[in-house]
Amino acid sequence: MTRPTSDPAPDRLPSGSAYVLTLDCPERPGLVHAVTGFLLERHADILELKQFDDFRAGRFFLRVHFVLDAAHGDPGAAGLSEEFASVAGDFGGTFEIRDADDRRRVLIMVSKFGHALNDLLFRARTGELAVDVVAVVSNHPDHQGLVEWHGIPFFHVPVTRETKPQAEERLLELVGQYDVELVVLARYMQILSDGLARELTGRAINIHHSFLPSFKGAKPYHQAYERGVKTVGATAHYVSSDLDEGPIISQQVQEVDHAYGPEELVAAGRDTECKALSNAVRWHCEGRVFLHGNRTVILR
Ligand SMILES: Nc1nc2c(c(=O)[nH]1)N[C@@H](CN(C=O)c1ccc(C(=O)N[C@@H](CCC(=O)O)C(=O)O)cc1)CN2
Repeated sequence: MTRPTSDPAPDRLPSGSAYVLTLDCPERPGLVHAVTGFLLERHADILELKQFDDFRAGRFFLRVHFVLDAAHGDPGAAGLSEEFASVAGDFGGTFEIRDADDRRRVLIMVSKFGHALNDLLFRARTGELAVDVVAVVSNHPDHQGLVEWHGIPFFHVPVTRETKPQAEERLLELVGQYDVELVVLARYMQILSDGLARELTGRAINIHHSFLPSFKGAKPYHQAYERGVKTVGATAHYVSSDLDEGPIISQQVQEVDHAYGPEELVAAGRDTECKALSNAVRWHCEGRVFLHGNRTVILR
């Protein structure tokens, strides 16, 4: 049984405001000391600290979840960021300090296959995914009823080769209007233009229904059937302009055998798609995923 990777439940946290500090910078001695010293000076209670030193690439990644006791002063995330900037000034990387209870605003995109959408909506509704699904966009009307049952705005934005630019413009309008922090392609079966993929770099996650890099592109389960695979899988990855080549975040697999036809492979793969995608969304929204070239570092 693996330990749950989510942050401690709020009812078990020490009193005070909780924050998450993430740091991504060139590797060198003393970084952990500098960060924990900064926190100790502020009487912070560290709940979880994860780090990865990529000595091959000379890169360092850190995520620390901590609580501040108001009795010792609590400048808030903005104040802490201002104060930490003087510490991180010579690290040469990037950092972020967020309120740990901050819920990321998520827009989900879907086409006809609704299992991943349904799974995300259920996990968000039950609180397992601490996110706010603020809108759903689809090039088909099939899932409007489900989405509106959840009380979430549904936007039918049809796409043809000729109307794709206007459709993508509408998507970006909605991203701005709803202050979206993460776009999730939950089996959205349209290829985003290079421009849109670039615009959404690091803030759009796709679920591809194969264990990449095998079977990229359309109909991966049919490709897998023709290849006679004994395992199917799913890959959640950041969207890039190179189809299904974006940095991988989470993968899941499921054993199959010779008796599975294409439709049985499709059915066997659904749960792997849902698990891989919900893991990726959770880890991204908890600030656990760091882009590292065309790979990711996941501190979980
Ligand atoms: N720029 C990107 N766009 C998308 C990516 C990506 O990685 N980069 N992932 C895909 C999802 N996908 C597989 O996971 C996928 C979706 C669609 C197609 C495809 O050939 N679509 C056709 C139209 C199909 C249809 O109308 O039913 C097309 O767009 O011409 C391949 C793979 C999401 N987008």
